[in-house]
Amino acid sequence: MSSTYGKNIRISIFGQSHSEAVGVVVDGLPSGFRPDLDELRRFMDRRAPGKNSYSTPRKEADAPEFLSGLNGGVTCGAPLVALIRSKDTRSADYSNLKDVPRPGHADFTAQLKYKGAQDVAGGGHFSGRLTAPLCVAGGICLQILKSKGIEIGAHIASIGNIRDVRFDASSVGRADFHLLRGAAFPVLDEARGAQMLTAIEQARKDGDSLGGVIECAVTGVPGGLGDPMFDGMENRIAGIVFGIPAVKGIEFGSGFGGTSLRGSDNNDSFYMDGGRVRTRTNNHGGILGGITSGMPIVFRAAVKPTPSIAKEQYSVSLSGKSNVRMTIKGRHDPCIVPRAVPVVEAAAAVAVLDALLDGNKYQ
Ligand SMILES: Cc1cc2nc3c(=O)[nH]c(=O)nc-3n(C[C@H](O)[C@H](O)[C@H](O)COP(=O)(O)O)c2cc1C
Ligand SMILES: C=C(O[C@@H]1CC(C(=O)O)=C[C@@H](OP(=O)(O)O)[C@H]1O)C(=O)O
Repeated sequence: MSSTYGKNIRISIFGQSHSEAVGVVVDGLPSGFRPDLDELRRFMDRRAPGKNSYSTPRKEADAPEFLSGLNGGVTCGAPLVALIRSKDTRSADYSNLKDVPRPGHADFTAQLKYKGAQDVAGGGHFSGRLTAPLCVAGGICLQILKSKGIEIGAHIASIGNIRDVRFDASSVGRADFHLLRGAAFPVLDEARGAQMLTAIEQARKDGDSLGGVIECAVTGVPGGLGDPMFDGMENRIAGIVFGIPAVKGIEFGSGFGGTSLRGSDNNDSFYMDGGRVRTRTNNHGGILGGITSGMPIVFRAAVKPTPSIAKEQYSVSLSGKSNVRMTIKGRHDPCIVPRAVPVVEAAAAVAVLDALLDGNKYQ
């Protein structure tokens, strides 16, 4: 399984949803940095399961244990290893899923590839649980970036067909991020947020689920990061964001919407701001030719509706070679989006710090 990412910072994520622990090895972190472990816990809590009605009822503390990589609380150059133990597993809910795969989950494709050897319990290595260790790695990268004046924030841009207002891509910044980080349900327009919560609750009561979009911005990014063609900043961010289970699309700047504009509207005019070149609008989402322009990086990730729903569905029995009806047992998120917001921030942080460490751009 390819569960590693990065060139300069290499993260490797291990574990299955119901194994004793999940965790991450992070190699290449700059030495001499003291992560604020209380801040990291608050960050992890934004993702942790079991905290509210729009989350899976599975309760996990998501408390990372650091086995190595810190010396006196400071990154020491050795690979950082963090373990998150799992306690609240109920593997019996998954006993029949090797034979009758869930529509929309990875049970069927895992069977094709691993021929019965796969761990299906809790979604195994495909589970959203694996985003807990991603948040450990990304949470530390976020803190390192913040010390360099680079900040990252994300919000729920839509749930189903209810939309939040978008970031102002050219002026998004600290004030927006501060507001969102403190919010249990991170939206810019609270009235829209209330509608979204009602829609999630209705889907849950119907035994169904909802998807949505997460918008993320990175500010303070120096211009000149990234490369052309296959190693651009879009490629690098997309590579890690697609590692988040249930993410099915990503767009940068004006994205798909830009296709209905004329060039004269989609182009961002340059202007001098003091001694600095800026753009008046930010349809390019901070990236041109794979290389950062110095404007905020803005992207949106599409998250599909949770595949495991309580409603009866159609599947097949692989052993019986027959069509069957199935009802999924277990505890599932009626909507993945709210818990995935910090995960998208974490993924962006790893990608940006990794790019910052190219050449000698990190000082
Ligand atoms: C934070 C998070 C929580 C998730 N919770 C669930 C869940 O409760 N039930 C479920 O079926 N899928 C859940 N997923 C999504 C599945 O893991 C994912 O759809 C599955 O592995 C198949 O991968 P794919 O959708 O990327 O193709 C979650 C994903 C994330 C990121
Ligand atoms: C445990 C987490 O989310 C899990 C992600 C998940 C899936 O299929 O992705 C399925 C559920 O697993 P279980 O059936 O064991 O409760 C979620 O609870 C987590 O995010 O920490």
